[in-house]
Amino acid sequence: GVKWAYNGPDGEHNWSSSFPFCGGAFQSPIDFQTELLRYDPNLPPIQVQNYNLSTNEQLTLSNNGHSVQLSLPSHMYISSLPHRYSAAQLHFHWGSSDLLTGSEHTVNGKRFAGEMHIVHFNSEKYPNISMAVDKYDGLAVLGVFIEIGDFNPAFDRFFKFMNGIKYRDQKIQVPAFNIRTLLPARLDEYYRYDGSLTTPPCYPSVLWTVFRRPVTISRKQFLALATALYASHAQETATVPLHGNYRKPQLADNRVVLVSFKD
Ligand SMILES: NS(=O)(=O)c1c(F)c(F)c(S(=O)(=O)CCO)c(N[C@H]2CCc3ccccc32)c1F
Ligand SMILES: [Zn+2]
Repeated sequence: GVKWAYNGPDGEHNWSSSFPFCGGAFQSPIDFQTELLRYDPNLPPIQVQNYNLSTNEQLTLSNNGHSVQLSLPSHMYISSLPHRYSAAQLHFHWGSSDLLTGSEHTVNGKRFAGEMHIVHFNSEKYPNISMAVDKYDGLAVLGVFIEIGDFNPAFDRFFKFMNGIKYRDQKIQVPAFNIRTLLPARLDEYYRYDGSLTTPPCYPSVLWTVFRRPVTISRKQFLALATALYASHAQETATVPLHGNYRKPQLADNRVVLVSFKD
């Protein structure tokens, strides 16, 4: 497809010339400003099913040039939304080795070290994610803020393999594990709003759920993520480091962000 980047001439300010939705409404990410938030007592805790994958399953870990992504089987799903949303993949956004702030969503302007997204598609209405990706009720993404702190053994279940996918379009098989261990303990406190893919083609097709509580990974783990990967192919002489892969906050316009927590 048409190439795009996070910096330079193909950077986010020019995405809309090749991808018109990127200049449209309902764009993500946004800044969760206190005055935009509205408490909704009817927002139920997020419930996920079949996240505890067996270790004799294998997942594809790949570098797609924009992020590191882990493929997920569609028998994993979210059961607490209006439709069943089956998992497709998870990926990350991060800063760089000297700029330890690379989350996409922000809270009153605070940017976290990174952000993980678990992308799901409405499997009640669409047969696969490619058919769902541009539909208004097509996708549901779970967002998890990442902070620097204690070492996180769950992330090491695949961080330790990243040297096998240093370059764009490289992929390897890794043993599956319990994906629930990547999520924060509390799935009852989250931000909820209607938004979009944060990368081209920026379709306004995402029901966003961003958990209030971050997870932590150690500085060493974060630096591994922020310095291990390249956006360029292995045979290219000019290497392009893969970092700072986060879109800046978009206009909320008159969107309300619902929150499942009171204070
Ligand atoms: N932040 S985000 O959650 O909006 C988001 C990404 F940030 C991102 F990088 C990707 S991607 O597939 O890794 C690369 C560009 O599509 C996707 N991938 C989605 C979008 C299109 C598509 C099609 C098939 C499988 C996954 C995806 C994504 F939904
Ligand atoms: Zn993402």
